[in-house]
Amino acid sequence: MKLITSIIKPFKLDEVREALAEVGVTGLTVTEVKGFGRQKGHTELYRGAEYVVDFLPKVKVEVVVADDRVDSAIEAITKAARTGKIGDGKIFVSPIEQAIRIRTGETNDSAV
Ligand SMILES: Nc1ncnc2c1ncn2[C@@H]1O[C@H](COP(=O)(O)OP(=O)(O)OP(=O)(O)O)[C@@H](O)[C@H]1O
Repeated sequence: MKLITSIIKPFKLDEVREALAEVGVTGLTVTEVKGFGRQKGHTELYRGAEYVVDFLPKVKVEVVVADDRVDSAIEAITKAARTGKIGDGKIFVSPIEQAIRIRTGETNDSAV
């Protein structure tokens, strides 16, 4: 299993959620975060307003998937989140050692 952590533009959240659902993802966690990338010191459009970049509002999407779903999930996120403009975000992939569904006790691939 892998944890796919995506930092995306907030207005892309619905599209990313739908794209992930289409490739079989049944659960994810979303957090409102702030951050900056290489565009620091430049400006970025956010909801029609131009910001001098300090920390910009972003959304962090965390999804744990079985290894054989990693590529399709990354492709879905990339396609849905891309605008082609600066600040589209990043995807980080890291290993997950165990997953447990609390209600049933199912583990690992069966639990995600
Ligand atoms: N190295 C990093 N570590 C942790 N978070 C990061 C890192 N780089 C970017 N982020 C997070 O991702 C968000 C979006 O990054 P962003 O798309 O601006 O990166 P970038 O490398 O400048 O790409 P671009 O050239 O497309 O703007 C940032 O606001 C920050 O929250």
